[in-house]
Amino acid sequence: MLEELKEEVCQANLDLVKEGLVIQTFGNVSGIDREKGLVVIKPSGVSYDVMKPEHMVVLELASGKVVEGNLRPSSDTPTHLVLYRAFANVGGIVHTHSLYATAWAQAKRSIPALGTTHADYWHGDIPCTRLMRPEEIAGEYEAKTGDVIVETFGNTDPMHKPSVIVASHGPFAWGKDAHDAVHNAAILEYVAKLASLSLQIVPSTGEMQSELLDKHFLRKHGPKAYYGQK
Ligand SMILES: O=C(CO)[C@@H](O)[C@H](O)COP(=O)(O)O
Repeated sequence: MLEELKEEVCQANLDLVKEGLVIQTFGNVSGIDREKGLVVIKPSGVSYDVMKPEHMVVLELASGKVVEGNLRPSSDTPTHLVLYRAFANVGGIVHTHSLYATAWAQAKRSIPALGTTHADYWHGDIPCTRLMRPEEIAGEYEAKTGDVIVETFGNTDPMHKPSVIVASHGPFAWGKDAHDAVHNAAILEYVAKLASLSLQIVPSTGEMQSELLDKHFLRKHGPKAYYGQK
């Protein structure tokens, strides 16, 4: 079942190592077949050295029930499911503990838009969630993590800001498919590092001009008509 998606999701997980976004068994990538209503995700705790497409776990989006795979799905699966249910255009999701993005998570700060590298991907800051309440942590923690991310986005189009910083935890990123989500997770790490360095050089560095932010984001992601405008 879903052999092509399993290969794609497995490769995307292996790409996390290649991109230097994970160590040990940290992190996870999933992909979705919207027509079939099925999600493919990496198994929990399996070393990337031995990970193969046949190890991927297939679940129903609606119920979260495992429909194929002998291994336990990633511990962050309920977070991925909540995001797929809320963000209809998302086709792939990544969670990492990449160094700089996780440092921003531990600092509990959104990453401000400081330059065009950032603006080519995010239309504004990369938001940090609120802290989770004790009862959310004690209850269905992973699903509640998804709820807090959805709450943070409100009416913001998740494709205009393809990642989030979960306070005291780490980043989640997404894209049109699993490969695109890993790409966005890698750019997020680069942008998180750039912001850290800029603020180290000048701690009072302010956000970039809104005109420059719009120009860089919209020329790549805006309506085609934008290209004709002055
Ligand atoms: O968020 C975390 C740890 O805080 C995860 O990234 C795990 O480290 C990966 O768990 P599995 O996907 O292997 O269950």
